[in-house]
Amino acid sequence: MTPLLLVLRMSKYRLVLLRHGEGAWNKENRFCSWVDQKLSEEGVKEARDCGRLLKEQGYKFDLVFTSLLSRSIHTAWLVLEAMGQEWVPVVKSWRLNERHYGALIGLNRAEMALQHGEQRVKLWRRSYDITPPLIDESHPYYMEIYNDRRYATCDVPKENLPRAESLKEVLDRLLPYWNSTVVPEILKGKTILISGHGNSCRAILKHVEGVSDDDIANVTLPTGVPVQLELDENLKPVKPRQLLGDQAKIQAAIKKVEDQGKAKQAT
Ligand SMILES: O=C(OP(=O)(O)O)[C@H](O)COP(=O)(O)O
Repeated sequence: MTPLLLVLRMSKYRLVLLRHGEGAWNKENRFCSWVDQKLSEEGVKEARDCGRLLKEQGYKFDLVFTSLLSRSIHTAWLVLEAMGQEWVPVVKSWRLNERHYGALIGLNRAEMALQHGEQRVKLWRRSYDITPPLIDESHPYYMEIYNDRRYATCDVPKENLPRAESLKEVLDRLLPYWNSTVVPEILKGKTILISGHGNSCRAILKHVEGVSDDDIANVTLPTGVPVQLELDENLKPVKPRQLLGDQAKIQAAIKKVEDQGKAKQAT
């Protein structure tokens, strides 16, 4: 068998995961999570650039999945527009929402690091099974989140929606959707874009790549950078994930996200 045929046989499906473009609270270094902040100007640009890059790479999407949060939906729209593929169906689910950061929602990461220490903030942000403190009715964003009409459309009653999640708990709520809805479409041979969030995409990576509980702490995704996965017929990766784009810029963007947890007085 020629090497080319070998590659063709092994890499059967391509899937793109994308953390949405920069949102207003990414810029302000606040835990955003289930608060429906919009894309910043920079985030709009990142999403358009991402669409142009995917077009250059020859991508033709058949289906796009998003969360119920505007920043993931707008990113999908902007990507498809930049590719001239606006007609492609977009399917939305709360199960692709960002991780629920509980009582940390709205707080500034650098200030939290000053108060609680950088190590504690790193554990809250990147550990696999530590759940942040739960949100309750006294939280300034509680009503805004749970009174939102979109959460009356979910496949679980509103009372059963999360009040805070570890990455493990994100995977627990995401996996049934992945298996019942996303996987069958991949297996039909559809080229799929998942326009999600930092931690919903990390949960998918953990599952698909079999990343260990410890190693997932070292996976950080920058905004607006497509992650290309090439999978075999059993949906196992045939090569390491590829973050598409200028590699020096991507490394700098990853460092910037990691540094958001360094102790600093908010300005
Ligand atoms: O809303 C968030 O992620 P998102 O910008 O991917 O939607 C989280 O606040 C990300 O925070 P983290 O990078 O500290 O996990």
